[in-house]
Amino acid sequence: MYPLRRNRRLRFNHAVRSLVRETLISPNDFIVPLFVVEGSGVKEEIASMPDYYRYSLDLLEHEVKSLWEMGLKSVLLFVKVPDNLKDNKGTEAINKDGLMQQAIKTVKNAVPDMYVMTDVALDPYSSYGHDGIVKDQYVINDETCDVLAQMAVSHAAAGADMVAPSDMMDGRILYLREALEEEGYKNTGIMSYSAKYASAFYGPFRDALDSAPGFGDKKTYQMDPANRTEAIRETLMDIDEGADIVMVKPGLCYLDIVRDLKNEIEVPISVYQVSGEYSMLKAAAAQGWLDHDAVMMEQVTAIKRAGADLIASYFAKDVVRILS
Ligand SMILES: NCC(=O)CCC(=O)O
Ligand SMILES: [Mg+2]
Repeated sequence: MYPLRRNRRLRFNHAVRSLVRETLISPNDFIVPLFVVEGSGVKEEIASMPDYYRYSLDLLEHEVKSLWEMGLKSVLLFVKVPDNLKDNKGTEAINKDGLMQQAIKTVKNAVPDMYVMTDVALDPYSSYGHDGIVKDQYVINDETCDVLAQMAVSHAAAGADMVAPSDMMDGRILYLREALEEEGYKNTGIMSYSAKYASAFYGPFRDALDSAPGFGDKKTYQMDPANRTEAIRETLMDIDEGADIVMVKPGLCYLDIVRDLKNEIEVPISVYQVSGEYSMLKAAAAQGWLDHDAVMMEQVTAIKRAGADLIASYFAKDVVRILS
């Protein structure tokens, strides 16, 4: 008796495998995170993120032009704020001439069609390194939401297409949506970090922005990695409040959550493949322990297969190089 189904027939060669491939990766899948610093002529490598850089505004301009030429159409901006501009109120976060606001204008001037997303959270601006206003060692929710809403409006005023609140305060999507509508930014979108876990994979990112918490951790606002149904609850609430895109973060360890959401909701889902995921592979590849490109493609394919519509990834340029 021969096997009733020879599934290997559809794996026989490259051509047939590509005919039946279910998950395709393209430059359209990616959002490129970019780190911006003060100064000029600065392109500095982040120590714990090999081959990833912080750019001053002049070099940011070159970088976004080159991203656009590669077919990458969306960036997510983060700024590294000098210590002397940090406080417990987010003053610099809402400065209309602040580094973020300038970075938005720089990108839009360089490549007007680039879709510009911006990080909305107080940690880079906070003297405590927390995502909101701190009182008695606790991040206070509603007062933080007020500042986040002003921050979102100031990003929209500078030209941002979409704001991306990453703070995990309760109710902040509604605060942002109302503020944007009231100020006339009806077409400014919101990508909510709706299921953001209190993860140890963010370490290198905090080096990149010098934004590590000065006391404690972020477990009173980011989600417990042990929780699954809570991610659905969080995400459904953010959709009700007006999120256009929702997010699961980090990526690889949380693909069960991505699939749960995909089965449950109809708005686009983004996944943030975070700094620790990037650095782990860079480090292993540098040792010769893993094949960088093969593992990277396998990872982004797995993220998309799980149900991601978009991937924010430090690998975006590397992936596009492989694709072309
Ligand atoms: N709010 C953005 C992040 O926290 C990024 C984390 C990472 O890349 O590790
Ligand atoms: Mg929430």
